Amino acid sequence: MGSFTGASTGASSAAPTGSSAAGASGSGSGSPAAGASPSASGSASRSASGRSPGRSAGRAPGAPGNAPARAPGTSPGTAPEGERAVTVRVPAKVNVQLAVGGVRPDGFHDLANVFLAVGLYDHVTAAPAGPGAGCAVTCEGPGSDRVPLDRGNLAVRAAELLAAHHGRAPDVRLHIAKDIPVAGGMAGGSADAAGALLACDALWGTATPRHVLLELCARLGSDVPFSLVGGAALGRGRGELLTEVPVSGTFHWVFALADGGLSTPEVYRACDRRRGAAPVPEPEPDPALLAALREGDPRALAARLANDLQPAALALRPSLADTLAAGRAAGALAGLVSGSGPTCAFLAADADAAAALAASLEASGTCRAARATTAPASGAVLR
Ligand SMILES: C[C@](O)(CO)[C@H](O)COP(=O)(O)OP(=O)(O)OC[C@H]1O[C@@H](n2ccc(N)nc2=O)[C@H](O)[C@@H]1O
Ligand SMILES: Nc1ncnc2c1ncn2[C@@H]1O[C@H](COP(=O)(O)OP(=O)(O)OP(=O)(O)O)[C@@H](O)[C@H]1O
Repeated sequence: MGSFTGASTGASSAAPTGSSAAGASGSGSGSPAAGASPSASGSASRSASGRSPGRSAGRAPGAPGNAPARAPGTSPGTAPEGERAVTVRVPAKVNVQLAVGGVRPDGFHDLANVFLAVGLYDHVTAAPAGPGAGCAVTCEGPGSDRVPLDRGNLAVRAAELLAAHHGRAPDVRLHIAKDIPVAGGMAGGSADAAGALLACDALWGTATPRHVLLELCARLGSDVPFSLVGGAALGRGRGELLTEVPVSGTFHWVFALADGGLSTPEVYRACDRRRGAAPVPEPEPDPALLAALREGDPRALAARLANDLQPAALALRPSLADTLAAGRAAGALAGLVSGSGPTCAFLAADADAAAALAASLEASGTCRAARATTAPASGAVLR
């Protein structure tokens, strides 16, 4: 297993329980510029003309900052000559093993978190904005009405954090084309944060070294480093300390998308409540699961899929039991709740089996939609 550098626990400023996880403090650009709209935004997109509630309970929006100072003689939103918009594609994830330890003093949980990037993608575009414009964001796609358009948006925090790191203004118009389900347990917000970091770094020409990008990712959230690197990786610590995991071949997955989302901190809290005072073993990666990935064996992987958050997610959303039962009845090798849910993930033997399984799940009425795709997928890439 190769190591990724940079993402260290010590670098973290993410907040465990309700306080701001923003690592962007000091950039002084809390107010998105009203009306800015990147060329990539479609007619259905929302723009940052108003404030909306921030990320779920565990990630309250950062305190609104002052509007950035405007250079004399410039108006916000006027793009400098010569800069071109940059688009980054970034994948969703499924946790094939999510072993959750006890609560740490900082409120997070130590994990043995085996991530697999899957072929559902968001696209994050960073377009130039004039001096003093600050960071504005627009969003289109399924569930985009539930995506905050202020500093509660992880992509905005990422742009501000990168700008602060380089001592420059965070002038940029971000646009998010969402396909990753919102609050679905597939790291959609984390993907957008990683995508925004990479896109702004290219737009601004800041040439940030990879290990520094990974440190910034870890400050934004536990899943964000993995969204940058993609592929397959073991996450230790709170999930941000990554080691590459070798994978052979292609795994075929079907994702059953649910109506609405589940709050990640609520699911962790429900997990703790269910455990009560019982001792919690140290989370350890499962050697048989790692071998199944290495050997590209879907049946062996199916036998080892495990998610310690699943009982809590099922308790919070009992209807997911019907979704899991429908997938298994329709021939899935195995199914589990993806991360904190409510998306359910099913492993299929091959592409044909995945297509048939997706059709059966849609017909079952136990999910909003079903999507067949493959893994591992690449991490964040410039388009
Ligand atoms: C469930 C997973 O998606 C599995 O990959 C992750 O563990 C969650 O990662 P994430 O959404 O990036 O989480 P963060 O933004 O870092 O934290 C959100 C909240 O989730 C809880 N949290 C998260 C990660 C972790 N190891 N322990 C936790 O208890 C905390 O309540 C925290 O306040
Ligand atoms: N760019 C973003 N896209 C989606 N949600 C965002 C974004 N930025 C902030 N949020 C907020 O974060 C909450 C969680 O959304 P997200 O899609 O990241 O959940 P998730 O996939 O379950 O996260 P994870 O799997 O990493 O725990 C949303 O309800 C929303 O309020």
